[in-house]
Amino acid sequence: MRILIVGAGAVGGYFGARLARAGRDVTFLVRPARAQRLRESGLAVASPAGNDVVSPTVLTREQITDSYDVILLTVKAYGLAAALDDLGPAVGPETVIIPTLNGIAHIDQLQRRFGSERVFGGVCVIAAQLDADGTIRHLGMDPSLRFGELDGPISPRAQEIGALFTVPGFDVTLSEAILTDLWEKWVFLSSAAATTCLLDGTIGEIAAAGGEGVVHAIIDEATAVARAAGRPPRPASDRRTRSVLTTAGSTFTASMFRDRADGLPIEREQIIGDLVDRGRAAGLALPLLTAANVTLTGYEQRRTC
Ligand SMILES: NC(=O)C1=CN([C@@H]2O[C@H](COP(=O)(O)OP(=O)(O)OC[C@H]3O[C@@H](n4cnc5c(N)ncnc54)[C@H](OP(=O)(O)O)[C@@H]3O)[C@@H](O)[C@H]2O)C=CC1
Ligand SMILES: CC(C)(CO)C(=O)C(=O)O
Repeated sequence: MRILIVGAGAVGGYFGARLARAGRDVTFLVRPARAQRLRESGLAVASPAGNDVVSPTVLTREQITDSYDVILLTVKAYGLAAALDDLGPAVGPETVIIPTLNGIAHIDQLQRRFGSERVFGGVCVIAAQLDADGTIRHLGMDPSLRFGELDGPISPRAQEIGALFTVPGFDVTLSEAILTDLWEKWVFLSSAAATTCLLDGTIGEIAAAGGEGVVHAIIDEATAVARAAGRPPRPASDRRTRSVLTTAGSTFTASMFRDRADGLPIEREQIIGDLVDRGRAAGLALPLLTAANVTLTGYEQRRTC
């Protein structure tokens, strides 16, 4: 089966390099500057799970000549619209698209564009970044991919893709409840981003400053939106979110906190803004998430003026 990885940044680079190393038929769809670097220097991964450099097949959008069996879509949310235009020629009747984006809005966009039957839900766990020299740096967390059909049972094609993606360097799980999984991750990530950006520190710093009550209140707001959408986090997920975001001494920050500190674009709209919009539409008052959204919108406005 032929795999197209769209984007060779932190997520696409890590998972794509592991698939390529295992001998899978992997092609990267990238933009011209990244293509040039990958062709010159290869794709380097620096990871506690093993450093590697692979030399994958690399295409830019005008070089797509055929469709692929599986497309792993790993662009940031603010690059999604352009990426959907670019990858269109790679989508055939049997193609399955697995997105790794956070939030939920991209699922509707993909379904509208390519048809529901071609879209899986996907949840990716890793803490990774793309360094200035083009290296994929795996910072922490055991890398994993979880995916499945949007409407439930594990299908034969999901099993086939699960086997294809079973390679050293990350875990793969097939899910019968990927929309619930996506909402659980969204509740966790939006709470993490709102907490660290609004209270402006690491989880350990916030705990030491007496912030635990505020953290729980932020999680309560995100959870209320998920409940209103019919996707409340299951108890194990709720316990994990509250534990990770209130652990004394933790150096954890959301990637949005780090991106803001580095002056980079952030996925505010998809991670916080969309949650606030859905909560308001359901009649919920969300003072803390709204405050985080306002603060981060201010950052975006300053960044672009
Ligand atoms: N980093 C992490 O630890 C995690 C991230 N995620 C999620 O995964 C997604 C990807 O994140 P991440 O890998 O960190 O992001 P990065 O910014 O590191 O990588 C995204 C890559 O997509 C490329 N890209 C953008 N548009 C296109 C396009 N039209 N065609 C081809 N390539 C394109 C960019 O390339 P270019 O160099 O040309 O700009 C960039 O290298 C996000 O939604 C994020 O929320 C999920 C879990 C963990
Ligand atoms: C929480 C984490 C690291 C999980 O993969 C993530 O997705 C992010 O911070 O963007």
